[in-house]
Amino acid sequence: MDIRDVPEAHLDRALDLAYLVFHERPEEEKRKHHRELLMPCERIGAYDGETLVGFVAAHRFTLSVPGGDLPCPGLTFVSVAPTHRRRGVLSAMLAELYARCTERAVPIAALWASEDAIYGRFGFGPATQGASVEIDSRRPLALRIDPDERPLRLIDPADAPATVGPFYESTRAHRAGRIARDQERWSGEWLPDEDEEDDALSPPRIVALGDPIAGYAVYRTKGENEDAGTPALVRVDEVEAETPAVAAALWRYLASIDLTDTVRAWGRPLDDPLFLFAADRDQVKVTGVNPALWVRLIDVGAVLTARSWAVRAELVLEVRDNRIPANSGRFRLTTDAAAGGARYEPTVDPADLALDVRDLGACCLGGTRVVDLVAAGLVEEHAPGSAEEFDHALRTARLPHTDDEF
Ligand SMILES: CC(=O)SCCNC(=O)CCNC(=O)[C@H](O)C(C)(C)COP(=O)(O)OP(=O)(O)OC[C@H]1O[C@@H](n2cnc3c(N)ncnc32)[C@H](O)[C@@H]1OP(=O)(O)O
Repeated sequence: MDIRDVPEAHLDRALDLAYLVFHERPEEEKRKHHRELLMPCERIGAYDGETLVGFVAAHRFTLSVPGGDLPCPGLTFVSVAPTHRRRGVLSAMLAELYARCTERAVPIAALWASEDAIYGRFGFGPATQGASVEIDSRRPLALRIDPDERPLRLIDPADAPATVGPFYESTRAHRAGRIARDQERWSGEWLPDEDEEDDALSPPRIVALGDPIAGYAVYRTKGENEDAGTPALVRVDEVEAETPAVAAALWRYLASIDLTDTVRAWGRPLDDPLFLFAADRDQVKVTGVNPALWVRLIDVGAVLTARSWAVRAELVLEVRDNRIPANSGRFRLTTDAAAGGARYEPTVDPADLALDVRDLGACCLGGTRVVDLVAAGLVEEHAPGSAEEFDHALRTARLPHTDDEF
């Protein structure tokens, strides 16, 4: 098997392979869109002779981490031909990707997993989570706080990058796990006219409050389908607000759209203020919690020294990484909340905590508690209290969160 770049001339082969493994038969328009999407991506292929049998694409993203941003390949279109599965093709392509990242000092990678079982073994851990929410909107949304009463206005999706774009970017400073969106990402991926999964949904709508913008929501609607037994729906893709009152005004609006009776949001942060200011939790229900962004620390030290920390801590971590040996070993992590950085140096001192790199990936943005991993038997705590000490340092005011599925 030859692992090498997939040139532009082979893009159609890569798409054919992806459609084969994802059981899709897209129309020409969608294929054209996918081709354009893959063009600027890094593309790694596995060739058996001249036949493309494996493919991985990586967006060139910028990911928010506590206190800053990191360059981050966003893996997508991961495909191995059914004739070549379970022979190490994906393993070889990811090894190539890790080697390239190491060479370019890119310390972190991320993806959304099609199946939970695939990526842990490659060192990925779920670093952000999303809650699915359903609101019964046949009656007014019951709230414990007063909504902001300033007028709401609809925004043309074509204007979103210029209008709500800067507001979204500002949220990345207090929500780790968010991807910077350029014009192309807004229009091509976040607000396409037709929804990728449900063509019965309306085009995207954007409602905003305040000038300058103090919050906005992105949603789509669809009428009741009596045959299928599906309700008249408002499907919410994003709600961002600078105050609880603005958030309350946006949710009240979403739950009051005529000719709809259910609001569904699919990837809300687990600390969404809605869950607390909703007065009736029989009306606002969390229907599921799922892993969202999976993170892979390619250079553990580079990520831990790049992020900011809540408090000072000093811990010896024993890290296991069977794919990237440079990450393995015992390291002293000294975080410095005041100066905003950390030191991460090899040591021979005994470990306070021993953990797999996948679990460090799950914790690194502050979205998974180390004490919970200890309680689950996944992290060994050799020095009592060290998991709690690590959690205090990792903590962020708001939980990490990712809306952008890719
Ligand atoms: C970010 C995204 O794009 S997510 C989309 C992922 N792609 C898909 O789901 C499409 C359909 N599936 C496929 O194309 C392939 O089966 C892939 C890409 C998931 C796996 O590719 P393969 O080349 O078979 O993986 P590879 O042989 O390197 O497997 C390495 C290990 O992972 C395990 N593994 C691979 N896929 C799975 C899976 N779906 N479930 C559980 N274990 C898996 C293998 O058993 C193997 O285990 P081992 O190391 O203990 O022997």
